[in-house]
Amino acid sequence: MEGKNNAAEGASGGGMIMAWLNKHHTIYSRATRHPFILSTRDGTVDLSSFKRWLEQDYIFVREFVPFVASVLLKAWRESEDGSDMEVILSGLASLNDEISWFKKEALKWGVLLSGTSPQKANQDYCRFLESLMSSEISYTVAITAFWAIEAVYQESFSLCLKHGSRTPAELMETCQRWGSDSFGQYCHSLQMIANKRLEKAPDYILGKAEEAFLSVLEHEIEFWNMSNGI
Ligand SMILES: Cc1ncc(CO)c(N)n1
Repeated sequence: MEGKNNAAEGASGGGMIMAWLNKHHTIYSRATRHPFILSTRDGTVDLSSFKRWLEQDYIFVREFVPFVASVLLKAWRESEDGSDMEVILSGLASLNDEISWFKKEALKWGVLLSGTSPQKANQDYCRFLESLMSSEISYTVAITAFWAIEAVYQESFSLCLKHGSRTPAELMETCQRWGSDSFGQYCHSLQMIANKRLEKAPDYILGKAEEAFLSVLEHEIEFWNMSNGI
């Protein structure tokens, strides 16, 4: 049970997620400091890349809605802590406003959202989301993936808001949407819920949750690559 003890020891200093962020810092950095984000921060991002990201992320967010609803359902079924549901419900509710924001932003850039189709990295990511919606997937695994998906965007776009960044003014609203402190608070709430579940999880669930965390990071990297036309 050496592995369990090590993981448990890692968990004591800030939760299992902190231990995984340390253990997987390289891939986490590739997901949260991608060239697409660094070029946005440096003001050198190619606007055609940004427009491709906008169009594809709109498709992703529409697929994200039923995924978040499935996490809410799992929370209702498996969590005795009613406050979990309220945090997840607030996340679900914000997606309503998010979809309206995408439509407005697309108009601003002359991006036609209707009639666009998901590129391969997006299709793969949405298929992964659908796999997590299965009733076979535990609430603990689903909430860990949900936290990871939101946290990658929060870390990424907050880079573009830091002092000294040269983010173009016309991209600031996008960066504030996910990079803001309030979105950061929301991500922290999700992280607390996930840690609470992981502390009590048996080894096989811990393994599946860690795999889901790593899959999210891989899909996020491919999504940024797709946005950059790679
Ligand atoms: C691809 C992707 N990952 C995460 C988020 C955050 O919700 C998003 N909008 N799109």
